[in-house]
Amino acid sequence: EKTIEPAVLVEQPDGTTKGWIQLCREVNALRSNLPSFVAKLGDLYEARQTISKKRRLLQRDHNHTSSLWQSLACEVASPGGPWRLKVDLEAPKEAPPAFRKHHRVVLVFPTSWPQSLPSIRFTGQLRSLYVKPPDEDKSDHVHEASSKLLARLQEAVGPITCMWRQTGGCNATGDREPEKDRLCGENVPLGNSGFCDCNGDGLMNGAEPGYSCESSPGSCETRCPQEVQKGRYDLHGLLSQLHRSLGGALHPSDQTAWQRTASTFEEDASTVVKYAAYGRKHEELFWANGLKLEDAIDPRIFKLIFKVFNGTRYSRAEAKKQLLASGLIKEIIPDLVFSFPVFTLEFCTLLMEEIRNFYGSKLPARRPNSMNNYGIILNEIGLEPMIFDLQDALIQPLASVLFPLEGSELESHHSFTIRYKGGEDTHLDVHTDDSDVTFNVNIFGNYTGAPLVFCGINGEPDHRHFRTAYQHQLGYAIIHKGRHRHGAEDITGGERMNLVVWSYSYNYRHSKESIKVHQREAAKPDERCVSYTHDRDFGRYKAWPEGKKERFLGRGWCPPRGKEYVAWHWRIEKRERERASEGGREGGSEGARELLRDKLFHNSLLTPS
Ligand SMILES: O=C(O)CCC(=O)C(=O)O
Ligand SMILES: [Fe+2]
Repeated sequence: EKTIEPAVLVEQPDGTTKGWIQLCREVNALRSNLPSFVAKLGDLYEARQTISKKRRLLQRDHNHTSSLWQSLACEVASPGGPWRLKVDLEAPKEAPPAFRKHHRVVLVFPTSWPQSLPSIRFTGQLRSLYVKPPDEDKSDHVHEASSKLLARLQEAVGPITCMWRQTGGCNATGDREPEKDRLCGENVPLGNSGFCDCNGDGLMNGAEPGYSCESSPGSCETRCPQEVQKGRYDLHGLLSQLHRSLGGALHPSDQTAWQRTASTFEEDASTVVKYAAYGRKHEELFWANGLKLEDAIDPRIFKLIFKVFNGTRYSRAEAKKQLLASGLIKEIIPDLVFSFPVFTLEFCTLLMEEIRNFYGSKLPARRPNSMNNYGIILNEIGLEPMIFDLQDALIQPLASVLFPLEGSELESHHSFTIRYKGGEDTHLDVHTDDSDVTFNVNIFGNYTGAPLVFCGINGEPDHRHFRTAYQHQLGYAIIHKGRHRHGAEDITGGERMNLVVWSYSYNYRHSKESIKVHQREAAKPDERCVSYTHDRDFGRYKAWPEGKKERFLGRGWCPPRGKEYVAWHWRIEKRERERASEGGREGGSEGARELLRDKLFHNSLLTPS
């Protein structure tokens, strides 16, 4: 097979096709004989979304349901690039303890593959000489390949120099005379027969030109397309190197620096290592492919996803229609919040056993977000692979159809449990998530109260307007955009535990579409939608809960200055009430009233209430 490919490469003028065929065959070859360093090999697929030079997101809506589960026949289809592949790599046996886990890597291949490297992003917890620290601004938990890694990968491939291959008998296809081969740039005098071996594989194939004694190429360099003279990557080799990079230095001169970053990672991941030593309850959850989908996922939703995403190519709109028509996925707020059964009761129990086992270890766990003190960050106890399994099987397909902008290409996640209980945290103040798509499932419930309130989308004129209150159900999930304002109200009895997965899209976070533009609030905010943690004007609308004023007054940021609701002020409200009771007397023009309101509003801003 190896000898066929160069022919295809040289013959096909269209770079997209040749790159695709090459890559697709490589993925199939890998799948049919999975190397020991690959723990989980995702599907190769055409990007559902790309990002333009001007950082705009471009959607491709024809391919949202194709090849999420299946691989395409390489020669039948020639999908447009870039192509995407997710792989979980093992770490080498000799790797330091913190590295001994499955490492998710996202590869995005350009159409110039195999001449160019794909983008390489490690999306699990990792710190190493070979990855950049996550971008603070983006906070997407993504570790891009460092320039050191790229340099090492390039070195390893090296340039293939094309060659003049000499043949006998003044015949280009005559017997080979290897001792008379010449370098690519060398001049070939008349009187020699042979061919320009552009791809360096020793064979005359594809469009490689042959010469009898009466003609000469000059030098082969002038006869071979530039791109085939350069080095070519191969997927197996690339993954094997990435695997090695997870256990130590790729080059002796990187040794010291590698050790230094590795010891920092050992500190970051110390809870994972300690918890493994203490004893995990359900070991399989800590490894890729460990989540037994048939047992863990509600069979009805499992079947539905299989039906919609594994077979017919539906448009995105059609896929969404089918999901909703099933009656299993309910639209809690049209286009914005969806709910569906997800975990079996057995799996909820199993998960709770693991969480309680961790509590039992008394190991320190960081708080999941700035507002809850009793949850656990799951990635920091080692459950990252379980969440990737869940993201692959469920969150990604659903999000790509329900939230195409934010959810077409999810790569990383921040996942945690959150607990409400009398005497501990009893609620979660209204907020937006630092996620692109949030998946939230109730895994333990023996409680009353604690509804999840939804308001509007952050930055929109109605972002502090009450939309609905959702009551969780054991094993059921809701999925919504991170930008959707929400909060959990007081629990009135018992205990509630939820698993929350914040998924991130690298594309979205790097696009203009993710830039928040606040519009002016259109109406007076609802009491249930103001936040003592985030809102500057909280006290204007709601009495401060006990102890919160001292802590949060003056610290809010939302809405940004000048974007608050302008048409409300207590003096105006009082006057309007009076006017209403006077009975229908007209009070000046709408414009004049608006002016007065603005003035009053800006005065009131100077002294936060
Ligand atoms: O308790 C809930 O259902 C909401 C949790 C939540 O919004 C969060 O953790 O970000
Ligand atoms: Fe939230």
